[in-house]
Amino acid sequence: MTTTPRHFRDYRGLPMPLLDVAAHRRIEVRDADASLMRRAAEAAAEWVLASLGDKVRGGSVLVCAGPGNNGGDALLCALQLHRRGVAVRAVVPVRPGGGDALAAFESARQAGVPLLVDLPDDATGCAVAVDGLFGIGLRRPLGGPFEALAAALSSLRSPTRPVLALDLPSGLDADTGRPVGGGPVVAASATLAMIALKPGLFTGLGRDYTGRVWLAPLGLTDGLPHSRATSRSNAEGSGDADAAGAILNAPGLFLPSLPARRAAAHKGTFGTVAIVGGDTGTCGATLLSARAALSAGAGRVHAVMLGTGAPAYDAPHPEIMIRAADKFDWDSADALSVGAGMGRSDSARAVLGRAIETGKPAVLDADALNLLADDGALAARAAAAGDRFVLTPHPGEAARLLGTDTGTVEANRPGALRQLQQRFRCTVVLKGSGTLIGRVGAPALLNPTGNAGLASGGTGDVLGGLIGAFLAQRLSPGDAAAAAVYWHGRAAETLAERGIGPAGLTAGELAPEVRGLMNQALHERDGREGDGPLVALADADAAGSPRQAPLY
Ligand SMILES: NC(=O)C1=CN([C@@H]2O[C@H](COP(=O)(O)OP(=O)(O)OC[C@H]3O[C@@H](n4cnc5c(N)ncnc54)[C@H](O)[C@@H]3O)[C@@H](O)[C@H]2O)[C@@H](O)CC1
Ligand SMILES: [K+]
Repeated sequence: MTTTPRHFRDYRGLPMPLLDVAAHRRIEVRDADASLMRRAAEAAAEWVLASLGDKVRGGSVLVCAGPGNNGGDALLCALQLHRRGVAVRAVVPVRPGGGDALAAFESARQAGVPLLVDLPDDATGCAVAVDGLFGIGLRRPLGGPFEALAAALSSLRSPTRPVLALDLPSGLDADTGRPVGGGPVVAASATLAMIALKPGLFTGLGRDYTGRVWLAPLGLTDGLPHSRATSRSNAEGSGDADAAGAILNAPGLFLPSLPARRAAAHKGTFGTVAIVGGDTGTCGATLLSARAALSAGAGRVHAVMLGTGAPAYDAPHPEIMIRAADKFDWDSADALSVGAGMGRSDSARAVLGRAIETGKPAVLDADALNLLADDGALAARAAAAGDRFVLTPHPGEAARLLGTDTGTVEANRPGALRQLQQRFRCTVVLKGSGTLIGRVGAPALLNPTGNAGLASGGTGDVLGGLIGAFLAQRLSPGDAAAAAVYWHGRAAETLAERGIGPAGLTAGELAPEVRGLMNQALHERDGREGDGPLVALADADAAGSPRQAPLY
């Protein structure tokens, strides 16, 4: 289904608030009444009807309902479909214990919706399946009949038979994107989030289970896209904005800070970035990063090499100025990106110390992070240097920085991000599926762009170069990280749409794609060069209309 049904909001590209379970519970306590479940069911039924399309009369729908309110949503959805003449059956292995869910069960039963205890033998004959087993109330791994139903729902998913998860795929932790208790999770083709989006739909393993995510605000949350103003402070704003533990990263948050490309600009206008790394044998990473910085619009790019064996110049990009670290004039740079291919030698440690001392905004990536993990004194100096750094650990680097293991970081990515920020007091980008960006004095961002094409060598070096280029263009560390992460992921998506990935996407292909996306966004913001004023000439054409011509 590609069109947006009536009750849904198409939030893509908007900075939507992401509400954790506690925030959802607060909204429920404040606003819940029986009509809420009916509205959730209406939205779900609308989705199912839209995806049935012209199969409304012929196709059957299989709904799986759990014992709580998620099951209640599913049962009222079944009831609404039944009333509209759709052949629908509901599998209810455990009768709801009470409240709205029990009332929904009774309504469905009395209306004659076929209610089954087990999955029917002909389940594969359905046109659409609905996962209403559990939502945000799941406390322990799916077991018994629910485990079997989750497996059955996952196996029903196919390109021609959608499985719709209500609120979230059953078994997924709404806050962390991990399977609850390490148990099974329904693999859905689409997820209809009720009231608000949840962080777990976009981070951790979430994206592997949700399929496309839709939002039905149910008239409760304004579903508010986060404004740039409210995103600046946790304390300001109102309603959903206050409740947001994180915000979905979107161009509206960072685009206003990008410098305009005015006619009178010169190369100094867009800053100088130094990409620092290049140990003997690993200069490629540094060049990859430097090329990305060029594509992201930095005015000048230095590649600063610690080791030997660097080429005199980068043949495809002779614009990059290659420098030896011991001769580099640190004052010539406005921003630094430190770590790509840098190694962990004593001279690398000394160069990192020097970079920290410069007082310049800097990305600390790759080996710079490993050096910080190894050297507590250096880490303390970085932490004391204020909020001008952007740390970009992948989960393994984050684990080393926190003295833990990768599994622990992945089990609670938002928690790991908070710990890193408490320790280093600066912007932190925790990479992975659903990259998290912890900003100073503003809610964290969760990035919705990207795909498996980014899971290859060098993509992190490209990201470091992009962030460095945006810092050189005087974006704040938070905005620089948000812009780079968003377009880096979006580039992987647009390349994949043209068949350049996800398989075989090379890191170097990302940078020109980011350039295209960025220029498109700047054109939309500022108008296109050549969109100059029109002037009406005094004479008229043969038909008597005044002729118009560009001013120049
Ligand atoms: N409360 C409300 O006002 C609304 C709730 N909504 C729906 O209700 C959901 C939340 O409802 P609930 O809080 O009832 O939670 P769930 O429906 O997610 O399930 C909780 C129920 O399952 C039981 N349970 C938990 N883990 C279990 C396990 N592993 N095996 C067996 N039983 C288990 C709990 O004891 C509880 O009875 C949301 O995700 C959403 O789908 C929406 O309809 C919007 C309105
Ligand atoms: K569900």
